[in-house]
Amino acid sequence: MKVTEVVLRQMKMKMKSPFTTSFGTFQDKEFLLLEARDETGLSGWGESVAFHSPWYNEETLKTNWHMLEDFIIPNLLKKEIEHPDDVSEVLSYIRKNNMAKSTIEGAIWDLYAKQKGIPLAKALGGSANQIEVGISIGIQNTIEDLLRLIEEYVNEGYKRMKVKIKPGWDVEVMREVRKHFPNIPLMADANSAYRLKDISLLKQLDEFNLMMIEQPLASDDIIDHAILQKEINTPICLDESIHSYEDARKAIELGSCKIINIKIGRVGGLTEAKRIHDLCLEHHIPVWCGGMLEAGIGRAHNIALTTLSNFVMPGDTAASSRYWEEDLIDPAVEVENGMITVPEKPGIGYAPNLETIKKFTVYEKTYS
Ligand SMILES: O=C(O)CCC(=O)c1ccccc1C(=O)O
Ligand SMILES: [Mg+2]
Repeated sequence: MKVTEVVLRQMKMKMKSPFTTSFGTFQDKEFLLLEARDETGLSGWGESVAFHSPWYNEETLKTNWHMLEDFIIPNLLKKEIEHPDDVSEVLSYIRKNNMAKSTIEGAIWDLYAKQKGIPLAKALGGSANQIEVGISIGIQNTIEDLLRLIEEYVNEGYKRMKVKIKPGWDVEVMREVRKHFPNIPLMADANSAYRLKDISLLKQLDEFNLMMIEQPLASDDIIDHAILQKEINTPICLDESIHSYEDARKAIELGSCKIINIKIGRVGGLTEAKRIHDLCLEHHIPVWCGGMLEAGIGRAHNIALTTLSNFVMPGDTAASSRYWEEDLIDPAVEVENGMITVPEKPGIGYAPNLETIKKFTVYEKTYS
């Protein structure tokens, strides 16, 4: 296969409500979309999950644009590619910049599946027809606000509640949540807000029977997490620390975590995500698919990945309507009783809505 033309679009979409983590608040979502066209007129689509600011990792939508325009697109344009698995090999001389690489890799996977006439999920080797999803709830102004939201999402059927925590919004908050919802599948995500010196505070979370605590310590750490895991009963799930198969292998070997959150962009694409999935399966480490407040294209990729067999815990891929008044795909991603039905159409299985995409495009450029 060959990509003959690429369109890069810078998007800006207003979120229905702000989303706050330990590192900052999202009001608008600014991100890149990449459309990879072949000579027959088919298009594959990818979404960059890099944010406007480098607060989750070091990438931003502008570093992604730079890497794509100056290195990645020139490397892949008009190049004969046997299989999407080869894309990461072609790009392997570029260090890091995983989200930039993943943007085009995802588009090429979608294009490949469309050329074959099969769903992306099938192309990846997935078999689930439906996937279970949970929801991630940002830091709120008051505990009452949080309890109200949880109630709402429990009633909507989401299979797992993830509560963002940070110093000053942690043990008391989780205690109240547990008190009001004694039986819900519940977890906390710290986005690297703590250090080993906070071990006694983190131990207190053991009381609340959490499914896991996500990324409590530094975003580049697997050593201190291994120390912490020996001291607490709550399973640690790594997010920010895992950028590759090698990172996952080392974290598993060290005992830094018992669960891994796989985000396609963070690990450089679907091929690497699949490799990490397979490694975790071998080592009896359950995985789930993380979210980056994606619009429809990114959400569709997450759904396809989640059909692989070791995605045994509900992920963060909530309904489009939880984030957007209007999403970029037809139909929008819908969740019923905490389940998403995996589309059966070729590729990502949701049609990019070119009119809506145009409406939210700030700037675009074509490479051919
Ligand atoms: O709803 C989603 O897409 C997941 C939200 C979420 O938890 C998150 C949002 C932005 C940055 C990092 C994270 C995270 O998983 O750590
Ligand atoms: Mg996280």
